[in-house]
Amino acid sequence: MSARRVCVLGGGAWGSVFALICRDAGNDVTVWARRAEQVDEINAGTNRAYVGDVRLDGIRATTSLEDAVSGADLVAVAVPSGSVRECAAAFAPYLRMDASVLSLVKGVEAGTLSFMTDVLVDALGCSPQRVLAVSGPNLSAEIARHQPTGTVVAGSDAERAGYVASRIHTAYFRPYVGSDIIGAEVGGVVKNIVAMAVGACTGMKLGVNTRSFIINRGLTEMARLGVALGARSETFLGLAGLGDLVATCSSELSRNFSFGYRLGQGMNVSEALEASAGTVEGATSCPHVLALAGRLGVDMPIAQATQDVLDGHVDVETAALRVFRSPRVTDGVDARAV
Ligand SMILES: NC(=O)c1ccc[n+]([C@@H]2O[C@H](COP(=O)([O-])OP(=O)(O)OC[C@H]3O[C@@H](n4cnc5c(N)ncnc54)[C@H](O)[C@@H]3O)[C@@H](O)[C@H]2O)c1
Ligand SMILES: O=P(O)(O)OC[C@H](O)CO
Repeated sequence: MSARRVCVLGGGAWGSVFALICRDAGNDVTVWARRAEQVDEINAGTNRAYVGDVRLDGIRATTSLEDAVSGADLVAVAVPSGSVRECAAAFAPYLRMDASVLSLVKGVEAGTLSFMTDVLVDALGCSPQRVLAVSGPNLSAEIARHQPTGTVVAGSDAERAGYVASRIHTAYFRPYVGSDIIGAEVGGVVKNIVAMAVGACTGMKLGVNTRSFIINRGLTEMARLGVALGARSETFLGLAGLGDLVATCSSELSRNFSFGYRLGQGMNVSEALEASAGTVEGATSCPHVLALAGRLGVDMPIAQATQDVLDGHVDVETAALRVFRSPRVTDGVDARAV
């Protein structure tokens, strides 16, 4: 058995491209996916629905969780957030005692309002030190073409996080080790919501000033929530905060930005979701983020305006006006960049 065996759970866009990174970093990689046709296609070297003509040679795929997970010392979870608990419960029996589990997922669980590393720890019944978050400006379509970027590998065990980073480092993918797991996760979740708002402004043909405003005030909302949850404010200036926020708010490759853009162009929520290729995590997580913010007394006017649109309560123009007309906070908090 290879000493460098990685299992990636989920054969979508990020699972496939993360598998490519791991292969290029010298690992023996197995992707687990549910559908036999998709597994057959990956074993033949492509996954056209998710990565177009990018070749996946050398990556093995299987529908068997036991086959995929049991020999791996790194297990990367890349299914949508709503499926993480179910997926973890299914692979738990096959997880090696020494394996590290990586959350590639940017979401909050409905009901528990837990971030994904906590969901994994809970569902796997394992030590929190074994579960790490990987998050950064990681638009999969760019990485698939070896356009360079970086990411944060955040874990409470620095030695383990450093080892994981060394296992996924390639010439085009540079990992940085961090210890602020909740900060990395809040960054990855809130940037999706801000990207929907920026996409909507772009779809409405609002200019760069407006988009910069939403990005900057969105960063403030991200940092406020993160700090209230125990994150360090400086995390939000790093790759998992500002880095990912800028990438996601700037690119039509982002599903969250594109979804918002369609809303800005006049589609309703169902039409915009229908037109989206792949998972739109921001739409799923926005109500959960607002529930957390409400519990903690954190003000998130951009997230609230976005949710008002998602709920069909207001149109995008009205929502945008609400952000600009919302009462100013005068206790000094708003004066800080983060
Ligand atoms: N695509 C990216 O650029 C990117 C980058 C970083 C992080 N992410 C995050 O990665 C996560 C996955 O996103 P994605 O882009 O791969 O989504 P995707 O929509 O491209 O693929 C998701 C895959 O998961 C499968 N799936 C859904 N439910 C499942 C279940 N219960 N069991 C097994 N498989 C299931 C789907 O069939 C699909 O193949 C999201 O949280 C996203 O925010 C994505
Ligand atoms: O396509 P999105 O909007 O899910 O964004 C993908 C990644 O999270 C960008 O880092």
